[in-house]
Amino acid sequence: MADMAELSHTPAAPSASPDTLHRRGLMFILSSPSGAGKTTISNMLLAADPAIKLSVSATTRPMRRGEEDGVHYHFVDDAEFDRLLEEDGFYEWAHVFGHRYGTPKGHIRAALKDGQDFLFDIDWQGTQQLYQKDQQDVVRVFILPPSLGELRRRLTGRGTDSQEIIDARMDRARAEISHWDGYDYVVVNDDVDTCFAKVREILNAERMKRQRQTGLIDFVRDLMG
Ligand SMILES: Nc1ncnc2c1ncn2[C@@H]1O[C@H](COP(=O)(O)OP(=O)(O)OP(=O)(O)O)[C@@H](O)[C@H]1O
Ligand SMILES: Nc1nc2c(ncn2[C@@H]2O[C@H](COP(=O)(O)O)[C@@H](O)[C@H]2O)c(=O)[nH]1
Repeated sequence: MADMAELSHTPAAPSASPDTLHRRGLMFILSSPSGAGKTTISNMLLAADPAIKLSVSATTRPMRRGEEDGVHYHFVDDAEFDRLLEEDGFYEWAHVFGHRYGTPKGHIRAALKDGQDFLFDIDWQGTQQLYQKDQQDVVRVFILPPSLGELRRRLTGRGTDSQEIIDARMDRARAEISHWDGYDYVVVNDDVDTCFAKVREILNAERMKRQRQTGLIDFVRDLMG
């Protein structure tokens, strides 16, 4: 049993407790040359981790087989994209492979404050725009293919694009890879499970970063007495 001398030194109950610790959500960006596997890794992440939500982009490109409007993209025509642009409805947008793609503003900012994490499957132009707007919340991950030969095999094997489109995407691959150093992390997608495990580790480590923890200063102050 503790004696009276010990009890008299027991610190007052802290007003900040582990329950008062919250964190801001983060904007987790996956980019890669087309076909390197970011959609595959994104889908694995979304299936494994219900705490992260996909930011569904708007695009003027035609829907592919297996895609669903509102799930994979908001498929819009040029007039609708123009309308969204006019009303300042995008966080970022870019021309990619002859079509326009953009991240709708929606409720992202308010949800980040409430701790919601978002996953972005966007290109390097969009990544730069998001980073310029919101450095503290953005985590940038670039996925590389193991080789350009394997990249072509994946684009062909996917079976969603014509030879002409595959050639255009291969032509762009080098230019896209040249932006690798604008990212916080670079992961090679050779074996898909290994790549996914690495991406998941990055996400989990980033969630624990000190600067994302609101209430931490008060908690530490109370802890120290
Ligand atoms: N590690 C891997 N090994 C073999 N095949 C893979 C691997 N990762 C992905 N793939 C396959 O490669 C193809 C392209 O992958 P995915 O569609 O995910 O690429 P992407 O980077 O999202 O392309 P895009 O930018 O055009 O949407 C798919 O058929 C996918 O199943
Ligand atoms: N800057 C943005 N890029 C985007 C967005 N949504 C998707 N993308 C990128 O476009 C290419 C092609 O995608 P695909 O689905 O047609 O193969 C790919 O690099 C995507 O990451 C966006 O909202 N903004």
